[in-house]
Amino acid sequence: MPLADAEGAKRLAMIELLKSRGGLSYGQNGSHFEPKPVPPPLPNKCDWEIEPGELDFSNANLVGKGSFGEIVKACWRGTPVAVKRILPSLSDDRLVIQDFRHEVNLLVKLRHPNIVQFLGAVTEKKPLMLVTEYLRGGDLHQHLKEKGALNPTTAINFAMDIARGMAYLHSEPNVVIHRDLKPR
Ligand SMILES: Nc1ncnc2c1ncn2[C@@H]1O[C@H](COP(=O)(O)OP(=O)(O)OP(=O)(O)O)[C@@H](O)[C@H]1O
Repeated sequence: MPLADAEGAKRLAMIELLKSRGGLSYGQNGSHFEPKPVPPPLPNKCDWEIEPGELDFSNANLVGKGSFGEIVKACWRGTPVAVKRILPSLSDDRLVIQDFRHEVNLLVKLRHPNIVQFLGAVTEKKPLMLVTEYLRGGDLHQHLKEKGALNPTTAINFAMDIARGMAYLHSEPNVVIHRDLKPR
């Protein structure tokens, strides 16, 4: 926990700042901030397999590029969503398909306010697609480029959000090591 770290290092100004932003130490009042766990969707394919026809790309726009696909903003059941679509040139690549299925199998088990929410996937037809909530704020890298350095309070809020997401990933029963945490 950031506050515990600040206390350990006796960084008084940081301790005050974190406390004023609602930071709690381990064991303080018997608890620290821990979002109430909500069970993720059942890991049963029929719950989350998306029929590609349900995805509306009529006003779609490209929002990013990943290692094996592009991320497009589209609409699903009336909601803006981010669709990670495997590039057609890679859609027969066994390793890419394996990575994609691995990501789906992982994401389907996760639910936390600081982890992008998995909504469903197209795994039975090509192109393979991963559908998540759409984050309209863009990525941190873009934010820093456009707006410059964060003020300390915002930096702490962002750091605490990231730490909460990471703490969730590291907690039982789904222990996930991210290995690629970055601002974009
Ligand atoms: N849910 C989302 N909402 C809005 N934008 C997104 C979303 N997911 C990804 N993006 C945009 O697309 C970019 C690339 O996405 P992401 O990092 O998830 O791809 P990736 O496949 O994991 O990349 P890599 O494998 O190369 O690390 C992000 O930096 C972000 O700008």
